Amino acid sequence: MNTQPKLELGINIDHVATLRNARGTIYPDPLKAARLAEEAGADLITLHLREDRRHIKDADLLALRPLIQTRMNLECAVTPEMINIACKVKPHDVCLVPEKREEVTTEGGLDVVGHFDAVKAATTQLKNVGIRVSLFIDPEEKQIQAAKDVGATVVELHTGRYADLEGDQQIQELERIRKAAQFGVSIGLRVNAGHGLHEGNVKSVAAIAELSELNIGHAIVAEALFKGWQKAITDMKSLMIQGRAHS
Ligand SMILES: CC(=O)[C@@H](O)[C@H](O)COP(=O)(O)O
Ligand SMILES: NCC(=O)COP(=O)(O)O
Repeated sequence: MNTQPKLELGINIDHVATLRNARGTIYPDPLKAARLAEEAGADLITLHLREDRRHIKDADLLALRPLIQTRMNLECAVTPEMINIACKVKPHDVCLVPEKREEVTTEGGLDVVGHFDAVKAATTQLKNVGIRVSLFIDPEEKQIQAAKDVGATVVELHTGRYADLEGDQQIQELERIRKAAQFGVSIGLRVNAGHGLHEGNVKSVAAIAELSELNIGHAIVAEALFKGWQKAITDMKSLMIQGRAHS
């Protein structure tokens, strides 16, 4: 029997909103992006409501919630404001992420070990209203164990470091992600991954048999400029299938 999880593709629509916000226009519309992504085969839609609202806005989140036909994965910081919004909107999944105002993008994983009580309280609050909780963490055993201990059932391994490295160092980081995924699954967690993935680096990550979902945004928005939104999504899915076939 094949016990390998199916590999799902979460389309992150944040940077559709970034482009819209650059001019304060109503286009490109993140709602249209989500609808077309689902038509093209996205398994879920991911969006990050940042505290500074630099891309997705509260109104986007509210309008998207009833429109999404697959699953909504809301990324947000561990703050009372964000947890209260999440509990009101009730997405299928909430992925708790670290956030720094001045960062260009999410720089590292959530330090669950260092903020154990706060992450546990947020996880419990979200679970109490029926939301599945994921924690966006670095591929480290102690963080994965802490994720399990706070009651999360999902982790998303931060692949940003893998994406930034080259050569042997990238291979080593890939091995770190593989070992982390194996450990996560061995203690009963669903293990996802994402950040910085693109057409050139996705296949090796997709080949990690323990992964259930990859969340990809920025590179798909970039590819869409040249070949169209839906083609960028179907091409990414094909590469993931090719990568998984080599696991
Ligand atoms: C947590 C994460 O990885 C995503 O939120 C994604 O990177 C898009 O958001 P930013 O570009 O704002 O980091
Ligand atoms: N959690 C990672 C994500 O949603 C997408 O990250 P990126 O592809 O925009 O870097």
